[in-house]
Amino acid sequence: MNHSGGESDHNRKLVQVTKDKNGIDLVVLRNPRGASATVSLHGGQVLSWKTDRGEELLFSSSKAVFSPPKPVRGGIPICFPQFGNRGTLEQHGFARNKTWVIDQNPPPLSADSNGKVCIDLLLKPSEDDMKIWPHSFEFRLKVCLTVDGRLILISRIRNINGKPFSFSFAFHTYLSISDISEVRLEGLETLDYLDNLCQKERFTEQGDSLTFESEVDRVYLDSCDMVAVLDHEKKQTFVIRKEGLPDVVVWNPWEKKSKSIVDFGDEEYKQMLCVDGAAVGNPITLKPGEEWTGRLELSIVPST
Ligand SMILES: O=P(O)(O)OC[C@H]1O[C@H](O)[C@H](O)[C@@H](O)[C@@H]1O
Repeated sequence: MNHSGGESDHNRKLVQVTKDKNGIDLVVLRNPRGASATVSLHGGQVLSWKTDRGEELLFSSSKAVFSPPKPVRGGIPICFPQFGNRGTLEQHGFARNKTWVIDQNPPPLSADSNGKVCIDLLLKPSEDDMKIWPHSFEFRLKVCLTVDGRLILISRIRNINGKPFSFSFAFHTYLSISDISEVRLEGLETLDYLDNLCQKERFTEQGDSLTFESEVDRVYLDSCDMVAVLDHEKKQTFVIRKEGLPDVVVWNPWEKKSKSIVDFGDEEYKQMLCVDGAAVGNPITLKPGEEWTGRLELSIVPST
């Protein structure tokens, strides 16, 4: 296995493959200070990201189901090749419901492995996938934990088809927060967004920063490459950096909608906010042989 953090025994201990209670492979990354990240091969989905004090930073529903054919409610589901219902495929595309494999020999990525503990996963379309989305691709996902506890996800999608294809994409990131009334989202001021609650109509953000008092389901277009989620109660800020991902999806189902989602626990909507690095309003088109890279980096910093 290529651990990308070096081949020493020390680094091997930092990447462990175990099985969950359904027999699905889980990859646990640990940094030398004790922070960790867990990635399931079901969906290639990051399920957990913890600080060196063991504090969980990603939300997972108490009612989450961790086995196919359902995607897991929480962590960082991968929406590909379709986001939401914007196309003919199942909601959010098929990638989050597929079994990924560990990529033993990934093509190198420039300057992205030093000092990190990483795992490389691979998804290729099955014959059934090709029937509903007839485009051959290789999807490589690299998940890394840095020495200072940052979580980095890098998606590389290559067109190995004879013809161009287009797709939309999101790292559907469920952040764990103290309470939705305590958070503020900065970095989306003055941007245009598509509002899923108004038939995807386009509006312009007017506020200085976003606070939340009701359901929100928006795609902010062409955002800058950094947004921040300030959690006043935890006195902690999530910093979200992205590259190759033009849009930001913001979602919280609020009370009424969350009650109709079977794998959402009571009142749990208060403890989560999805803030995704995405290419949704700006889908990606790849010509034969071309590759697209999307990078998401999550970190936390103390705040007042
Ligand atoms: O329930 P899921 O299929 O996981 O989707 C959860 C949510 O994902 C995105 O945020 C969409 O914009 C929402 O409309 C959707 O409700």
